[in-house]
Amino acid sequence: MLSLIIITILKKEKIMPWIQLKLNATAKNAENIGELLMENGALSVTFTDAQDVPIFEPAPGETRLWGNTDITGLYEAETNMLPILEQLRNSPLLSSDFSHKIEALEDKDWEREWMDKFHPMKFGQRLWICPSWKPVPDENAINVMLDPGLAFGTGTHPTTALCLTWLDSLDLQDKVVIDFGCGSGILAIAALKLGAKRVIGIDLDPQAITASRDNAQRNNVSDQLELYLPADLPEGIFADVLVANILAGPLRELSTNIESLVKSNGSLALSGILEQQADELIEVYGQWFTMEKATIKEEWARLSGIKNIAS
Ligand SMILES: C[S@@+](CC[C@H](N)C(=O)[O-])C[C@H]1O[C@@H](n2cnc3c(N)ncnc32)[C@H](O)[C@@H]1O
Repeated sequence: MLSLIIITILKKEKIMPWIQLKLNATAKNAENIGELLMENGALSVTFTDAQDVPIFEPAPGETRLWGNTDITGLYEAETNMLPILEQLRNSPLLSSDFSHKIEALEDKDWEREWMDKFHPMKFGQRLWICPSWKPVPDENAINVMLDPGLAFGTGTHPTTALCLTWLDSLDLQDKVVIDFGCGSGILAIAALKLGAKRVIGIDLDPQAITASRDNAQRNNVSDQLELYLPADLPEGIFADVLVANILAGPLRELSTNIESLVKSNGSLALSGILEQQADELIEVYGQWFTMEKATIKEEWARLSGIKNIAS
């Protein structure tokens, strides 16, 4: 009898346990709005390409972060959404009549929902990215076992895929590699598994540092992976290979910093760049690197180049 009562209570509590708040964003404000949602109690925030279901159109000349971006904050059903909407309305990040949708979701473990959709994927000739909770398709391949946790980087985004394919195409044996904006650590760990002797992962998000550390352990490469917040990066680190999958804006701002971390004749790959932003970044990095033509996947570009030998 008692257990029946408990079951009833549990069932009652389980009705509509999640609320989803969905907004549209621009390249300028997306990350800051995501942070605002987290500060206001969101259990998770995801950015998705919303090309098929735009909530509002970009202003002329405005770029979207991931094409046309939806930002989705996930809340427990008991959360009072009114103060959160009020906060957003008062925020300079959004106009006061911003578009949004609030939906009640069915009862599922939404935070881990993507896990079912994440399958082993092959990049280039040798490299597989495998969810750490699923069996590997080929024991003899180079397998990176990954759980991205709350950080970006599963290999499903075209920019990550472009960087993984580039890393697979290089001879990384005994090389020093920097992964600028390491997220889940996917590129850093792939570089180690492809033969690099030392990799330095840098990210301004502490959750990315945690996810990268956990994934390095999963892959038995913790000893070779050093992880730093940008402010803590020691001086005197120079890379044979640097990969940075951030966004065009930070890549432009960080260009002198990134350039100074690459050895003469070292290799560079940049992604997180929309196709139409590629020429501008080729010009910026062309000051120090011999840049190749952009490689495009969907609407995203990867740029690569070799650092000129200082005269
Ligand atoms: C698009 S994700 C890439 C993650 C992973 N490297 C991949 O390729 O999938 C970009 C990462 O760069 C980090 N990031 C953005 N701006 C940064 C900056 N100025 N310095 C360091 N990390 C930055 C973000 O926190 C995020 O983890």
